Amino acid sequence: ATLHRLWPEIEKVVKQEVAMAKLGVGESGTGWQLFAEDGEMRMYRREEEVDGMVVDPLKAVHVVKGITGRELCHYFFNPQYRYDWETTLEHMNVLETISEDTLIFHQTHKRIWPASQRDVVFWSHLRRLPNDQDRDGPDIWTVVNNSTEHPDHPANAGKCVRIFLTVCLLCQTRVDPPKAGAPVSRDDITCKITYCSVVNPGGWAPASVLRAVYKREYPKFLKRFTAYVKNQTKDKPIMY
Ligand SMILES: CCCCCc1ccc(-c2ccc(S(=O)(=O)CCO)cc2)cc1CCc1ccccn1
Repeated sequence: ATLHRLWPEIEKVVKQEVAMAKLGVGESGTGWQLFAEDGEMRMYRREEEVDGMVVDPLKAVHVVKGITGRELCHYFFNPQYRYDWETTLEHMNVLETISEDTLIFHQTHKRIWPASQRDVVFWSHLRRLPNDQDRDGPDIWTVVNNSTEHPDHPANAGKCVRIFLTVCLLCQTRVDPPKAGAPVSRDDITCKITYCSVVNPGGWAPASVLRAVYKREYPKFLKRFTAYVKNQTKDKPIMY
């Protein structure tokens, strides 16, 4: 995939997004506003507008037991599972398989009244990263999704308003050593998840509608997705 036209952009965006995801939400002064909490899940946003449109950056942090970062990224990246966990998805299509870890998607999302229906074209890249905190710990895994153009789906050519997004799912796994001699079980595994997204809704949509949609949909998405991966992996060997 290093020879593909998108490779330089993918390298640049993945490095930027991973660096951003690793930054904590810091003290409350850094502009991140906690807007949803559920158990270990904390969702933050910054209120930002571009040309009068809400483009609030979102950062969610979550800690889940019993699954690894590789397993989370596997179920997030692979198209065959997406309809199982992405509730707002109406249609998904893989436009191009650049390599086994890089795909280009077209997706239409269900219309959310009163806004018009949205679609998105993005490249999606799955990447394993060395664990810079704990050298002999499991690797860090990430999936970065970033809007791109594709000749088969020009923006705003059909009924949907094209949205533009950058998304990063970053997963750091920790294994707490079991009693001497005992094999590692899923009870010994914890995964720290950081999910960052910036979505430009494309055409105009009322700020109140957009903020209500995100407040409702993002917590639902992260809870549903992590529960889905726990259920899919509970009786399978651990994938690190
Ligand atoms: C008037 C509504 C306009 C925006 C609607 C919108 C925008 C973006 C997206 C979305 C969000 C996450 C991704 S992803 O992380 O890449 C995973 C692959 O699907 C891709 C698309 C979706 C939706 C529809 C509503 C909505 C908002 C959040 C979360 C879920 N659904």
